[in-house]
Amino acid sequence: MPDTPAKTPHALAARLRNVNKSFGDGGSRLQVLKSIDLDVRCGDITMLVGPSGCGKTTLLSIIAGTLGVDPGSGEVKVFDQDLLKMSSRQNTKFRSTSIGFIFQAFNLIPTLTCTENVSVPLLIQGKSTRHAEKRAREVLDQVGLGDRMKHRPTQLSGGQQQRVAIARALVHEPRLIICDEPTAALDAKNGTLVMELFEKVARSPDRAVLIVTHDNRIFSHADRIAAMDDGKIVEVHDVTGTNPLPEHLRHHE
Ligand SMILES: Nc1ncnc2c1ncn2[C@@H]1O[C@H](COP(=O)(O)OP(=O)(O)OP(=O)(O)O)[C@@H](O)[C@H]1O
Repeated sequence: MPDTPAKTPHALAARLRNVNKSFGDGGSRLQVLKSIDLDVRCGDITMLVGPSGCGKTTLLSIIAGTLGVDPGSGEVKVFDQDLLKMSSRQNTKFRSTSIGFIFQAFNLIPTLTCTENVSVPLLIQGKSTRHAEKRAREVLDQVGLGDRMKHRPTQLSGGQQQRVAIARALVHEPRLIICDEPTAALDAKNGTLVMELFEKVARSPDRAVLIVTHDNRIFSHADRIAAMDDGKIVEVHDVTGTNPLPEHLRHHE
């Protein structure tokens, strides 16, 4: 009898082991992450849920390489690169090519137009303004802002600003998209549009999307849901046709 072929394991976009993070010193020291182990698989949309203040944004920032960890933590690997062993210069370069980060505060540059804001990651990579702005216009079109290219952030609604931030995170086709509440300011139609764009990204075997969300309208787009509480990962649920999302995970609003 031939052996059953082993199922190909997913490549990992991120692998965290024994990650601890505290803020403050002495009596005011607060341990926010407590021995976190987490695998973020390529090809998946992974959602991170949990009550306010449980450490979700802190964890995203560590994976994005914008926040360090406590000494003695295990590892933070993104596409097999150990962020804890990189110099700050290597870290900045790695982030600018491999990671697209959508913050809760959109961090758009108020003096630049939408097209210019979205071009920034490509300009940082040394692409010409002409190339960068052409690509920026394509992505703005995909997020439904084809008629707002020359507007500045202050001339846009919160939901439109959020979509500009999403376009900026997608424009350089990073392999890992990390988003903090990407659909919070979006109506159902634009929320679906954005999730469909994320699905296109995540359906590639070497790319992944990691989302913190309270928005249970988008849970149906998840392949995997990791639930956090009080600085720990308390449950990881793989969503499949035969293993749908359990009721208790649907209520993270
Ligand atoms: N720079 C900081 N200095 C001190 N404490 C911080 C800092 N950043 C976060 N914290 C604390 O860490 C804890 C976790 O914050 P975090 O933003 O990661 O939570 P969260 O799960 O993302 O919350 P929410 O869902 O409300 O956005 C909170 O108690 C917060 O006050």
